[in-house]
Amino acid sequence: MKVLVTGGAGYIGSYAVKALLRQNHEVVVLDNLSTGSEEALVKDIPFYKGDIRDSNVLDEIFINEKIDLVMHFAAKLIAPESIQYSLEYYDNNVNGVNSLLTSMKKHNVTKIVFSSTAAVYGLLDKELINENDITNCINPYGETKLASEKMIQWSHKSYGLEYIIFRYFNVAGGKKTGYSPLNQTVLIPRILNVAKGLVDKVTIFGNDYNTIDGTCIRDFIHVEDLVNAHILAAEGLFNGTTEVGIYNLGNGKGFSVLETYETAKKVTGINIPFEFSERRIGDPVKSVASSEKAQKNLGWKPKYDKLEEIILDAWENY
Ligand SMILES: NC(=O)c1ccc[n+]([C@@H]2O[C@H](COP(=O)([O-])OP(=O)(O)OC[C@H]3O[C@@H](n4cnc5c(N)ncnc54)[C@H](O)[C@@H]3O)[C@@H](O)[C@H]2O)c1
Ligand SMILES: O=c1ccn([C@@H]2O[C@H](COP(=O)(O)OP(=O)(O)O[C@H]3O[C@H](CO)[C@@H](O)[C@H](O)[C@H]3O)[C@@H](O)[C@H]2O)c(=O)[nH]1
Repeated sequence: MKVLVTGGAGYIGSYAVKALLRQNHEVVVLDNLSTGSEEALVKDIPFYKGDIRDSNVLDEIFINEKIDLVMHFAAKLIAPESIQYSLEYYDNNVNGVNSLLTSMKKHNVTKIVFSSTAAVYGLLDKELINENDITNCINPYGETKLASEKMIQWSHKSYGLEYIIFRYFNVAGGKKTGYSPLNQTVLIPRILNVAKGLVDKVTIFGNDYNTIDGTCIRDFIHVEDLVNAHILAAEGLFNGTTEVGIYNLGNGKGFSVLETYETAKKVTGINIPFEFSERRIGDPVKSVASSEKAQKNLGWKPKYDKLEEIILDAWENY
């Protein structure tokens, strides 16, 4: 199978590229390097530096490369930033998907695996979120992914596009490529920045939520487990053994921000200072996945099911 990986110079996309190559698939990467980096690119595979909104570069790729399936990772993805820059998020993420699907249709490329997010659920007060739960986004980032999901689903009805949409929960572990450590916005790398001595203390945003210790709850999934689900989905679509649909990807266990911080202290053996501050705008209180559907329909099983292992792996790859 020949796969176009958009966003293949980013954190998750670069893991997907390596996982596809390990399974002997051919890979082509398209990335504008806005947050991705050249160091994350695998050498000796075709790389197109360009933007998913540029139909010329898409034409060039689909004509030159004879792509069977697209794994679409390229996006802007920082929830609080999306509140400040909503139009830029809509342009990059929604116009980007429109441009990609239009070009796929033009060149008769009929299969896509799409990166969506738990952010589409927004404020849902549930132990475990499943794919049929209502979507209630509380930030533009989630809205752009929900709009993209809908565009993909309508393209299935209109033109027979075959798709798997994955709603990732909080992806962690491995090496965070692209961003310099101090530009990281997500929790685990920011805690590790303090353990490394680059930053004085961890700031925990909000300790007055209605949770066990007042801090938000998240479900962390290792990046290798996540990309393995993509391989299963892509191969299933290619072989015609997997039905189109939406799938959550998470570990099904919620950890509070404070528990995550305590676990990082234990794993690194370093006494990491922290402070509480105001809530961060656009943060859902609780986000924990039921991934039963992916386990049942795709035969997927995460290998890293302990937070300690995920943080240790991030620490060892820091
Ligand atoms: N990291 C997470 O916890 C998480 C959780 C849920 C969903 N996701 C989704 O996973 C995908 C990958 O995220 P990531 O963590 O690897 O982020 P990342 O920023 O490391 O990777 C995104 C890549 O896409 C590229 N890109 C962005 N806009 C582009 C455009 N218009 N044209 C071409 N390339 C473009 C960037 O240069 C970068 O290499 C995103 O779609 C994101 O929404 C990530
Ligand atoms: O320095 C920090 C960083 C984060 N947090 C808190 O930690 C939790 C998790 O935040 P973060 O790691 O930034 O992740 P999310 O905002 O949950 O979003 C991530 O996970 C989503 C899926 O759940 C993805 O869609 C997003 O792209 C990805 O950034 C939130 O309560 C934050 O307020 C802190 O307290 N201090």
